[in-house]
Amino acid sequence: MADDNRVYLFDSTLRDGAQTQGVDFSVNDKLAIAQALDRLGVDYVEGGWPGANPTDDAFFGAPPAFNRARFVAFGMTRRPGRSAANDPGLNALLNAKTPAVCMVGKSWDFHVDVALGISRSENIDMIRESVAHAGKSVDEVMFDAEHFFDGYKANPQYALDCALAAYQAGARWIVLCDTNGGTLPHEVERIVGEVTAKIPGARLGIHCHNDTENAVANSLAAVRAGVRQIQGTLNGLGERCGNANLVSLIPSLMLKSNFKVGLTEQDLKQLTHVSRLLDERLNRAPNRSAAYVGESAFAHKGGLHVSAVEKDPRTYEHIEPELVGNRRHIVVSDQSGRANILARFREVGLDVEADDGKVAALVETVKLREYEGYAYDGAEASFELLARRALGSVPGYFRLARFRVMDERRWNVRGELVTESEATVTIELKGEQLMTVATGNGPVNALDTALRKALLPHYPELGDMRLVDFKVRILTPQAGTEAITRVMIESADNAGERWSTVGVSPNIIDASYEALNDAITWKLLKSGAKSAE
Ligand SMILES: CC(=O)SCCNC(=O)CCNC(=O)[C@H](O)C(C)(C)COP(=O)(O)OP(=O)(O)OC[C@H]1O[C@@H](n2cnc3c(N)ncnc32)[C@H](O)[C@@H]1OP(=O)(O)O
Ligand SMILES: CC(=O)C(=O)O
Repeated sequence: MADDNRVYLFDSTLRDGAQTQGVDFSVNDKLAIAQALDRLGVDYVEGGWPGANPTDDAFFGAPPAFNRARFVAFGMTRRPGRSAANDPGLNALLNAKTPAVCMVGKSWDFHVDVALGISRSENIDMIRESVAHAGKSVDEVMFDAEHFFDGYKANPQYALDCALAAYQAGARWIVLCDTNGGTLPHEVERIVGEVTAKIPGARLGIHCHNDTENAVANSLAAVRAGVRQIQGTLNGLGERCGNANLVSLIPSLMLKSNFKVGLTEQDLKQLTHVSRLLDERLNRAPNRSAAYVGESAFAHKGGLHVSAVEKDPRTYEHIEPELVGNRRHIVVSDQSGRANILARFREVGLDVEADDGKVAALVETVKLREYEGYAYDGAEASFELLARRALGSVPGYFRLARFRVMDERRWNVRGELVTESEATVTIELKGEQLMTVATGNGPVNALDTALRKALLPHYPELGDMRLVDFKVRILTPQAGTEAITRVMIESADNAGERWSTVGVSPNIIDASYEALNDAITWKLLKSGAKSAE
């Protein structure tokens, strides 16, 4: 017997997610994301729109092999004035030969009048005939009732007639879409409740957009009112403000409701990884404050918080971070007390007694340096080095004797503007002075290149390290061009490690050097490099 509490998860990252401004998936991206979704345990993976573009054609031409999910192709109902059998768009959809298709059709009379410019009865014929035609060759046909909530508010009977036409033509799921994303949770709950009563027997789904930041809340409200399929995307990608974020919905359903989904507890532990895999594919920095999976989702900063979390994490955590594959962070800043410092020591494997005088001294140092402009909150690697140096446990890998950076802005003989930087770095290693010179597209790039050129022969561990983010903040804007600057650098390596460092100086190049130096030192420390000194 079917389980009334089972909610089916339909991922639209590769279709609605591809409609996000700035997102452009390659076929390989689609393949990697689809496979990750299958491993995660979602029920349906919508791959895109066959016939819409060469990427989707290629993807559907060599579809991914799934172990758990059903592969879905998306398309729209036949065009007006054609038969379903002779509609090229519908043929492209069905020729993808996926086990399931999801077909969008209008359900708001205003859209039928304005966007399609056809009679309302013709729209209903288009829905009925397209669904029935698809049902002849496809195992599972779903109908996305576009603008259902706006349509229902304007003309409930017409919106219902559209949904009913799809249901009677054999659609396995009728998905109610909040296409413009303007509906609020109490409206969704009321309308879904009414539709459930008016089309008894229909299996209803929900597809919400996030234009009022309510897509997740709306999806949960719809489930409470009777829907059993949720369409959403990883990290909330999607047209305009995005779709309902499955990464938030999945743990909310699994850990905080009586509804069941297709994932096991073990699958749920992949959630943070899958969310970050998508960001990696899109070359985006992960959203630190993302619910459940963000770096800050279990980061504790305030001294009062940390002191309580150290006693029992439930004091300031709504779930255990490990349930979703995330982890706890204890942040050190000027909001810290001794508990923060001690917790960070433990996290990085430093064994220090609570009453060790170095702990109180380090709290003071951190507060003073934060006052000067350092921000250890976002630069955990620099904090770790500061702490280890206070305990005298960082090897001296090299010593900078001096550097000089020159910038040039000129017009070449062809009249083109050329900007170039050149850095000369002298370091001391094994009692010798080594000088290297490098050019770069900017002063920091030139400095970074020259420094690595000098160090790489002695420390091959630096070979896979790269700078992935560089942020400059003016701390004393009233000082104009004499202002103090703070530079934050994020680095990464091929093992997937990311670490952040900070430098502060009235000279932006000097601040950058300080952050670079910490980044390199941290990498050497973590790689277990032997000091060449
Ligand atoms: C709510 C949603 O997010 S639905 C998904 C939206 N996603 C996309 O649009 C991405 C992929 N789309 C595309 O690549 C293209 O729009 C295509 C290939 C589908 C169609 O391209 P074109 O044939 O050039 O049409 P175009 O995009 O300009 O306009 C859409 C046409 O479909 C019609 N149409 C819109 N919805 C429907 C529908 N449910 N059923 C039938 N026809 C529809 C429109 O009236 C318009 O017709 P017109 O050209 O006669 O005015
Ligand atoms: C189908 C769809 O993407 C929408 O209505 O928003």
